[in-house]
Amino acid sequence: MTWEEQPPQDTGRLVGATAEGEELAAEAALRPKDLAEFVGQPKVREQLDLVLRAARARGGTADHVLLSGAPGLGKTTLSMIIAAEMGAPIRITSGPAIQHAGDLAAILSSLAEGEVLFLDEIHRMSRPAEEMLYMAMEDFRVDVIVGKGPGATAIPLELPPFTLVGATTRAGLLPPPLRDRFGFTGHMEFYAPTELERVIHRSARLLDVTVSDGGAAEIAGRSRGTPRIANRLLRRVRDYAQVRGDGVVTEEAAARALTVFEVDDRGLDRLDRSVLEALLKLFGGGPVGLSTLAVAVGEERETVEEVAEPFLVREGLLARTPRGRVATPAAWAHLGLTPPPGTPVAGGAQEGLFES
Ligand SMILES: Nc1ncnc2c1ncn2[C@@H]1O[C@H](COP(=O)(O)OP(=O)(O)OP(=O)(O)O)[C@@H](O)[C@H]1O
Repeated sequence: MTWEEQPPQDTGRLVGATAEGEELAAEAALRPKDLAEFVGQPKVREQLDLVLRAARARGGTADHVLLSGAPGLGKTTLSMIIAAEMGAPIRITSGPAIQHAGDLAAILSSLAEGEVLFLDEIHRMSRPAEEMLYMAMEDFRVDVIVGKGPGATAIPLELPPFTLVGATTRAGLLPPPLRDRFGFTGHMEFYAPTELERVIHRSARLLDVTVSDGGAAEIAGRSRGTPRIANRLLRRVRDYAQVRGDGVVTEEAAARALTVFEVDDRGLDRLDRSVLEALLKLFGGGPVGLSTLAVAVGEERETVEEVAEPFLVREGLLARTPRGRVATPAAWAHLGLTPPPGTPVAGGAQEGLFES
């Protein structure tokens, strides 16, 4: 994927993993400020703690850090924590915002010594900017090209040492020369329900909302392993508890609220369920082609493939096979349906399953 290709966005969904606009302001208030406050990700936290402590002890700048993982797992938060732990300022930008090498040169040349540059969606940067970044990361130097054609000249520009924190949803998309220039790569995993319960309790304290353990567990179970979604569901459940209850988020209030907002007990929303329902009820569990499935649910092919399917596959409810999409036994069970006798189901030994 190049920087100009935009994947279908899942913003606007209550269980969407991306965020924009006003929600970003709401999120800022809930960000942990240091590593000790950052919940979960024990491996990344421990590794990063070592990298940062060592850099501080040397009195130098921390190595460049690459953070890979799905949206909403805390990459931006960690980059801010890196800056805070190093006592350094932070500049935030993203790959798609850097269309020309000159845009990057302007940012790099204005960095202060030791500053953290957070580059979100680094895999979507333009190629010329990416090549400029190689030299900047390695030698703290860029060549600014002045003029065009045979008269063009490269003017070398020294940069102060800085720490680049790159974030990507897929580390595999990065060209090896870029990947190799990071001193440390942290892989962010989806969060366990108990970790999300801790995120929810922490956010509830900051929002001044009372949440019972059962309430936190109920929200955590529907949050798709993602703190961003957990925080968003907490805000909606708080609204429900405030309007229809006594303001306390109990297990029952959380379950009722999320039923009103159409997020089921496994975190599936209307789109996910309509894909599954079509697959089971119209096509007997498949196999069915992606285009046919998309027409059946009245959505774009890309929306079904990139917005709904990844979570259904991750949850083991749907499989992508060479012959089409197939429901797993868990999908029938989740919708409370019985597969007709002789239905070919994915997940069994009889299917040779691999990604198409
Ligand atoms: N480990 C965590 N502990 C507590 N809160 C967290 C944690 N990780 C993320 N959050 C919260 O989840 C929200 C989203 O986190 P963040 O913006 O860092 O995600 P991201 O991975 O950078 O997402 P994107 O890829 O969309 O930029 C923030 O409000 C943040 O406070």
